[in-house]
Amino acid sequence: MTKILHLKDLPITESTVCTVGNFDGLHLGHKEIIKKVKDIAKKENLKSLVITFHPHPRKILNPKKYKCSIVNLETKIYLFKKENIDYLLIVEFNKDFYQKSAFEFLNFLKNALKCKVLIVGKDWKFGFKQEGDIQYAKKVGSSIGIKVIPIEDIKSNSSRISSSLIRELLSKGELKKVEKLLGRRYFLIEKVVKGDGKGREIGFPTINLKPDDDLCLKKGVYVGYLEKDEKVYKAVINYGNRPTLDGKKTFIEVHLIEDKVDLKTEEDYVKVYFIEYLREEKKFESVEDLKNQIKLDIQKAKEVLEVEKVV
Ligand SMILES: Cc1cc2nc3c(=O)[nH]c(=O)nc-3n(C[C@H](O)[C@H](O)[C@H](O)COP(=O)(O)O)c2cc1C
Ligand SMILES: Nc1ncnc2c1ncn2[C@@H]1O[C@H](COP(=O)(O)OP(=O)(O)O)[C@@H](O)[C@H]1O
Repeated sequence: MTKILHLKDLPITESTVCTVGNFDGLHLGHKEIIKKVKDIAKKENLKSLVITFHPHPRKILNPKKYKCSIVNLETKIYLFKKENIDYLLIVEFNKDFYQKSAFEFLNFLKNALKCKVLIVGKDWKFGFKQEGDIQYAKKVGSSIGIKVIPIEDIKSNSSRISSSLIRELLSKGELKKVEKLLGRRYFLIEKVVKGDGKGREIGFPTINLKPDDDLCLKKGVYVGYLEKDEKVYKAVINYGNRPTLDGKKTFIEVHLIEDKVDLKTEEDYVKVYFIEYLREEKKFESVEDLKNQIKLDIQKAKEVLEVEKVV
């Protein structure tokens, strides 16, 4: 069971193997780090702990350089719970925290998190203005009782797997390539919200989800699946603002092709898999034209999902 911690819950009492990062998307490079953390924790009889930031520090500290996120917080927590680490510390934006010098940061790991072993990628930078690097972490670490273990780059087709590459691919709708770097299908965990019921009027009822406004995912129509309570349903998905119906807000709308599922708005969470990008969202001349297009989308989705199973 992964316990979620916030800064207010510190210090913790048990000694840990720890790692630090944004871990946006939890890609194959990240997973290698997490695996190492868990392996060493088991061997040394320590707890495994991940420190992650939400929102991405760049979003607040350097918004011009911040682009978008691969997953929302709910999905990130879900992914870490599946990894079954002992503790996930979520650091929400906090000016004091981000102003810690590299030295103070290492002392924070030691004192508040009882970190004995620190696992990070060899390019890891940390502390105010990213002043600390691996060499510095090793030097200071050894003097305060933290063993620092750097991990070599994890690559795919000879280039380093990175969140920024995945962000770029997602924003182009290139899901096959994204899947290869994530080592899984791309999905989001989202809360069910209320739509305005027009879907029912046009004959294609939709489950509405309100995504964060900084998702990298390309807007448009997708083939996918919806999962709820371990059941999987075939779906067509529209991620956009419904220009034909003068929609203003952006939703992820999921239309189930063959089944219905009972969901409570503002309460239930669902898992939505995005399998293949079909087309851009369009402003149609009439609702009739939109309906005809959705029928074609469904036809296409059935063909795709015959071949593309959920895992
Ligand atoms: C597969 C699919 C494709 C869609 N494509 C478009 C589109 O291209 N343009 C558009 O304006 N709306 C599109 N929609 C959105 C519908 O207009 C939307 O489902 C309807 O407005 C329902 O709104 P409501 O959930 O607010 O009731 C699409 C919906 C689905 C399920
Ligand atoms: N492909 C990779 N191989 C090895 N380590 C990686 C890889 N990608 C990220 N890491 C490491 O994972 C940790 C978390 O990275 P993160 O802060 O999310 O950065 P990034 O945006 O580069 O993925 C860092 O220690 C980073 O060095």
